[in-house]
Amino acid sequence: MQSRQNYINGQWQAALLGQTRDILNPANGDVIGVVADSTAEDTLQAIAAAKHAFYQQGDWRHMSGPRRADMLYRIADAIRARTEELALLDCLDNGKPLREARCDIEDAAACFRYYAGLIGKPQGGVYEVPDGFGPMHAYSLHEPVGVCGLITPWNYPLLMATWKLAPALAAGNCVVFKPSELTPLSSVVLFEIFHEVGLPAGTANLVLGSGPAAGQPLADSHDVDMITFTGSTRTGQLIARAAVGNLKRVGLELGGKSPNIIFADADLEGAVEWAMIGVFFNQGQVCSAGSRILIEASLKDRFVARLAERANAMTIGPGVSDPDMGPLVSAGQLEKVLGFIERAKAEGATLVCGGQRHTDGDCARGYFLRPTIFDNCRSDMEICREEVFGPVVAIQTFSDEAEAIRLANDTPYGLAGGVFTTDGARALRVMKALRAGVTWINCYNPTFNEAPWGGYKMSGYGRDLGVNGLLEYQQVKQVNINLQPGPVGWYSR
Ligand SMILES: NC(=O)c1ccc[n+]([C@@H]2O[C@H](COP(=O)([O-])OP(=O)(O)OC[C@H]3O[C@@H](n4cnc5c(N)ncnc54)[C@H](O)[C@@H]3O)[C@@H](O)[C@H]2O)c1
Ligand SMILES: N=C(N)NCCCC=O
Ligand code: NA
Repeated sequence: MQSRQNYINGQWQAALLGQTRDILNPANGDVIGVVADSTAEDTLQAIAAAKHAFYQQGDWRHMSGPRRADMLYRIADAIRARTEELALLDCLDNGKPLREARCDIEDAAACFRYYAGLIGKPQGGVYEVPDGFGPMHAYSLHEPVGVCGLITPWNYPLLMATWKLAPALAAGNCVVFKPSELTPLSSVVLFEIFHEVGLPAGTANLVLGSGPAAGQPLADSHDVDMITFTGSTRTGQLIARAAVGNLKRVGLELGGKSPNIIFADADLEGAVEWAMIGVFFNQGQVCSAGSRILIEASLKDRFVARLAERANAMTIGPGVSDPDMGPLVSAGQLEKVLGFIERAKAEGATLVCGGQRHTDGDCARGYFLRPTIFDNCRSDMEICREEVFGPVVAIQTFSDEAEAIRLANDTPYGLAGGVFTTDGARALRVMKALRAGVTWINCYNPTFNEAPWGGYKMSGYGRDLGVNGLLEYQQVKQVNINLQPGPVGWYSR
């Protein structure tokens, strides 16, 4: 099998120490690719290339916004033209159902289009200022931050890459990108596309490898002006600490333990289906997963019975067979999630359905887990506090709005949350009371390139997507202009 390589300074190259890593299909454990397994040497070379491209060459940075936009539109078109290939790669590499993978690729293409459009819109501002030293005028100018390190997780391989690459490139930065070592295959295709459309050498560099070996140097390096990371809270803390060395800008999109609040007046069938989309989509490996269902006590029995009935009816199989759920991403992730399940049982949560591997038919060798529901959970249980990142939901009840809000916010995380009710004013009150960055009313999990995405509290800081997502990758320069050049007489009293 030909090994996929790093892309540094416009060239494909093997890892400098020659190491490679097997990439596995989680549906059966088969090797589906071999990629470069980089070390700090590779990352440092990529940083040097990006630094040279940004500070010496400057052709991307100084290219006009509309010309950069042209390039991003061509990238979007190329992604769209290769949708089936990219969807299949993410499906095989991550395990997700094919129809979900196709949505990811369409979203990724749309994200490049969105930032191509945004970079041509008015930016900055013009300010009327008091005449301090005579008549003056001020404006602000948006400029790229410089060399950006981008690190992403495995749950949405191409989409998480795009959420960072599209705005970073639109803004005129030069980047070093390190995808998750578990799911790098679609990123390699994305960089083939970058090469084909003719991004200047060194503008976008790809380094494949593990977090500690290939990712950490991006956080440590004093030649990196910004690091942006999506992944676990623990790794985010390591990155924030390392970034202190040169006070590089940091963007962190981290984990969550998000509440999905359902009032008794909600449409039952709708709430059940959205709750499933909330916590079983992508096998529950979604940072915003509605993994704590808070339900009004009077609706609980009916809701849980219906949720379990529908969860038990979900089809499970390899992502390519387009089931309702595919396998978890890796043997390690399966083991981790099974550990949470065992400890939830030991702490006294009631297992309503699932809780075990699914090994029927062609699933015997894969990392499949049945959708799992725990009832009678308490806020002090691990299953209500820690992010599981699997198809596992914890159910708690509340008796009034105040208790629902208190339980919802009783978490160190603050990424997301949902509320289901037919009382419009209550929906808005509860949504406003949530200490979370992404919220849903009478739905759960859909998100759009146009709107900012990110967390409160230990779910991180900064925002991906929307206008905010572009600002992340820009410095703002204040420009003060003297409208009457010449001496002001300050020292000639
Ligand atoms: N908030 C969001 O937008 C969002 C989106 C997707 C996933 N997530 C979170 O991601 C986590 C799951 O992903 P994961 O298991 O890949 O997370 P992870 O933190 O283990 O890894 C994420 C990335 O960081 C790299 N990494 C690991 N250690 C590193 C280090 N010391 N220095 C630099 N890079 C390092 C990994 O190689 C990978 O590329 C979950 O906690 C989930 O909530 C958050
Ligand atoms: N609905 C979508 N695409 N969600 C992406 C969530 C990314 C975080 O895991
Ligand atoms: Na994989």
